[in-house]
Amino acid sequence: SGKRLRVLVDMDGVLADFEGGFLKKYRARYPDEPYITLEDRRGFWVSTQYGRLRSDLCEKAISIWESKDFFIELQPLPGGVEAVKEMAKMDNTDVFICTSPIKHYKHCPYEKVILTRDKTLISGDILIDDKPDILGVEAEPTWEHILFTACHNKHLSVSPAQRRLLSWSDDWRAMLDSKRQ
Ligand SMILES: Cc1cn([C@H]2C=C[C@@H](COP(=O)(O)O)O2)c(=O)[nH]c1=O
Repeated sequence: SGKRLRVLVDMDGVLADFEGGFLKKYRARYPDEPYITLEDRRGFWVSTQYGRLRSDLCEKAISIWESKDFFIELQPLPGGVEAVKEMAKMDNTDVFICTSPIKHYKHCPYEKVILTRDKTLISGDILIDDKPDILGVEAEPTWEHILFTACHNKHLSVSPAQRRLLSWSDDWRAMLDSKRQ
């Protein structure tokens, strides 16, 4: 009766291509404004980097993902939905999509979506998330945060203890198995 493994998977930047979708819609809406290429993205907060480029671009950036249908129209990142479906079928494994309060997939194929502003409150064994710092009221969350590599964090030097999942082509099954009892 081995303990069931609980996997929490972030949505934006892990299953949905937030960065690509943002840049496409930003350039379409503001064709004459300066923009930041995906290669030049640094830091999780798109709004912050655009604000540094020019102060008014911060709110212009925010207006993109606050616009109707932004999230629903995001493209999936390669292999993400397939990986989550496979996890859901694994013995002794529960998987939940864990995302911050935003409009999420209208056609979300899973009823198991946890919406929270504070992921430290959610208990689990693994959290796969592209945000480098997952902070909240709980100083010692139950999960191990596996950093999902994204354009904005690929150049970030993280502590050796912090494991990275380079993409869904990386060996996520071995990551899960390393947490099983
Ligand atoms: C990049 C970025 C994202 N967001 C919002 C929009 C979607 C959510 C994603 O939060 P997550 O669940 O990935 O931690 O944060 C922002 O509010 N500002 C930003 O600069």
